Amino acid sequence: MSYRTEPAYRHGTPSRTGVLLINLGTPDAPTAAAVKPYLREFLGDPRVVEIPRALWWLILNGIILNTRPKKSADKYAQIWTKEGSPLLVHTQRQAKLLKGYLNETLKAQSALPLSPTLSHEGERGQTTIPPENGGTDSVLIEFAMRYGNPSVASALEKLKQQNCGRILILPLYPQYAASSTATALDAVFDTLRKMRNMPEIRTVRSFHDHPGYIAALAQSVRDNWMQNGHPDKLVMSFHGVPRYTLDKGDPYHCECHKTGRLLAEALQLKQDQYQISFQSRFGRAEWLKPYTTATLEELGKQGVNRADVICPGFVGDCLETLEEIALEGKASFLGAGGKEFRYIPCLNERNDWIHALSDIVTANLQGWIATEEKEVCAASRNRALAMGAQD
Ligand SMILES: C=CC1=C(C)c2cc3[nH]c(cc4nc(cc5[nH]c(cc1n2)c(C)c5CCC(=O)O)C(CCC(=O)O)=C4C)c(C)c3C=C
Ligand SMILES: [Fe+2]
Ligand SMILES: [Fe+2]
Repeated sequence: MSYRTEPAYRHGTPSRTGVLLINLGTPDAPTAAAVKPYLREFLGDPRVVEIPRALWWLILNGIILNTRPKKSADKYAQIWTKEGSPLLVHTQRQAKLLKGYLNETLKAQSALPLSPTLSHEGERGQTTIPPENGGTDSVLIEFAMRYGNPSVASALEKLKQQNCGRILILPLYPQYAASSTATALDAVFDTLRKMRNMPEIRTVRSFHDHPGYIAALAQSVRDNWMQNGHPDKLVMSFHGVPRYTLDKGDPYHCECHKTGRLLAEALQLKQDQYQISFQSRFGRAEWLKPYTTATLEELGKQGVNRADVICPGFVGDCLETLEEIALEGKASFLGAGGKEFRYIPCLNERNDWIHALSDIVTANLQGWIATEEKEVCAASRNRALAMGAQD
């Protein structure tokens, strides 16, 4: 392997801190032609489908990629917006809102001088540091998609070009799973492997029990119930994974159950007022149970009049929530005899969620902002000396 040539190293340039949000990814358009390469990349990932490669290659290329793209594209077409795929649109907005809120918070805490031209009161008077050292924002935020665009490699490259020497990686999955979180981190490390001048890296593993995340979920449910009244049952539906991953030690199932329990506690729900289930089963193998579709059908048959469904494992609405739950799930429940079905939207751009996200980031940046401050001050002093000031 040959390692990339890096931009020339300049002594004394303070490096910056960046945050990279990573979500799953989505096709570029709601068409079979755009869905096919996305599914090829996604389902070709050995973290996602763990069966022997040669056998899987035959099934994927011989059957799945010839049938699924068209069916998936038809589903995407039902939820696509003028701005694009909901998953991309929400992730983009979350990154933008986080950037604004986080930097305002840091500015208020005066962790760093954040004006466009950073000033430093040196021993011999005021010295001005050009914007290249900080600009208006102290912490840079980028987002990437594990599959499709913008790629993890391109987002890391963007951060490096802005001189980020410290990067916090935050996969946007509250619950850890090898098929979501670990593969997002694999993509980061695969990119770093090719770098000559690697940034310092920190990773967030999961935030399934973060108080701010749980409080935002609970408030989103309360807001909904204030407007629409209470259901007979709250179904908390999480994305499924194959059952064997639980048997092999993946903590995903436990983290989903903990999120569910904490959310129920925050809402003061009794055991019979809520139900945890798993959706999006793929293929014939057993996945985590109970399945969401079967649960909704069962509730309808049992004479439950109204079911509300929330999907706490997704922080932004996407195909899995808007099509599979809000449309298909509703049809399953009403078809089985249920009378009223309400889908409670994901956290998306809620203020309380953006604040929680900012708290998660701030907690994981501990020490880095202070490092940045020291480097900025040292650079300022060096520049002052170079301009003729005496030490
Ligand atoms: C073997 C298959 C799959 C595993 C394992 C899996 C895990 C997993 N996925 C998410 C989050 C999302 N998945 C989404 C779509 C989606 N998921 C699978 C299959 C597996 N996911 C497929 C084939 C698809 C594509 C759509 C389809 O053809 O049905 C999405 C939505 C993407 C979008 O564009 O809106 C998300 C988000 C998690 C968190 C996870 C493990 C916990
Ligand atoms: Fe999935
Ligand atoms: Fe468990």
